[in-house]
Amino acid sequence: MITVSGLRKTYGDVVAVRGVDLDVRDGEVFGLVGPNGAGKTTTLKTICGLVEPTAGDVRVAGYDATDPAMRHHLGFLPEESPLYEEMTPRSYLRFFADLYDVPRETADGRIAAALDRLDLDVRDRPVGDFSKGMKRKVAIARSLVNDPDVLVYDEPASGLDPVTTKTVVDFTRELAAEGKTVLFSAHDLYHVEAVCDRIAVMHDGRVAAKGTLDDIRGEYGSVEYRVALTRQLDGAESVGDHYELTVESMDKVEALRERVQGVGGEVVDIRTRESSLEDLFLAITGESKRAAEERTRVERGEHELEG
Ligand SMILES: Nc1ncnc2c1ncn2[C@@H]1O[C@H](COP(=O)(O)OP(=O)(O)OP(=O)(O)O)[C@@H](O)[C@H]1O
Repeated sequence: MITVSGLRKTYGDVVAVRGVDLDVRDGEVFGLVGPNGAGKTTTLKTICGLVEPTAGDVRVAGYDATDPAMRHHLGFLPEESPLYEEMTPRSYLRFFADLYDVPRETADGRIAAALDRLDLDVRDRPVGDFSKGMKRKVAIARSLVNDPDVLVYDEPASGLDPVTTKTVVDFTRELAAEGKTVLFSAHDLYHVEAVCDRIAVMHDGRVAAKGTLDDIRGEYGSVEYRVALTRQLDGAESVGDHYELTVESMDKVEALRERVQGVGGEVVDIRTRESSLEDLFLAITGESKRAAEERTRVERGEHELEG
């Protein structure tokens, strides 16, 4: 549904995106995560046809992203969504539906359905009086007035309270279940973990890792084993009536078992702990940062000098 190949975008001397490839499939929720300045917003805006690529190819729903006909298949939620403050949600959303030539009756049905599902009851007061969460809901409803196949949401849940965040995150999942393709960027990794089929981790204008969370865990993650023992061993922590130690492999668990049996004890419990998305994110961006530093050194010719 969305394919991005060799995307590069520069602003003068600033390289915002330096060679990104993405492939977002029909009906999936795809998360773009990465630290500030990684190039997420630039990538999303290029996909929406709002920023022209310096190089590379971007296709959405079978159209080149710069083709105006593509807009009919797309709903975009920008990171900051300034609304017309004096308009009510209903008049504001009707205004956008008119821009897409959606017949009034169809538009009113879609607007009411979206606001119902987002739990926004206040529809006839000026948007300027609304809280941040209510405004975000209106902006999300706006992304749906043309009934698009593809939704591109830039930080949809950032800065919202937990209840509104949950509404927005659950709604995103429902949209995908109804067959829409959702690409979104996020800082809060917990939401990404809860809602995404696949993710791409961006760093320094590149995709540093991509796949399902399980794929990424397999590549960058680690498992730790927390072992409970009946006898004290060097380094073990006393916990209630037993002792605990953390090791990084099953071989080490077996070595502990032999040691504790040697002093007349036994292993009574083993619990595993997988890397959280937070751990993975730090591992990936740390590795990507080292690779970027290495590239810079090579570009500066330090590599040859050292050799
Ligand atoms: N219009 C612009 N002019 C100049 N530089 C820009 C412009 N837009 C983005 N950049 C730069 O490109 C880089 C990538 O920015 P981008 O906004 O795409 O990152 P991001 O991952 O979305 O970050 P954030 O999470 O902070 O929004 C940054 O260094 C940014 O300063």
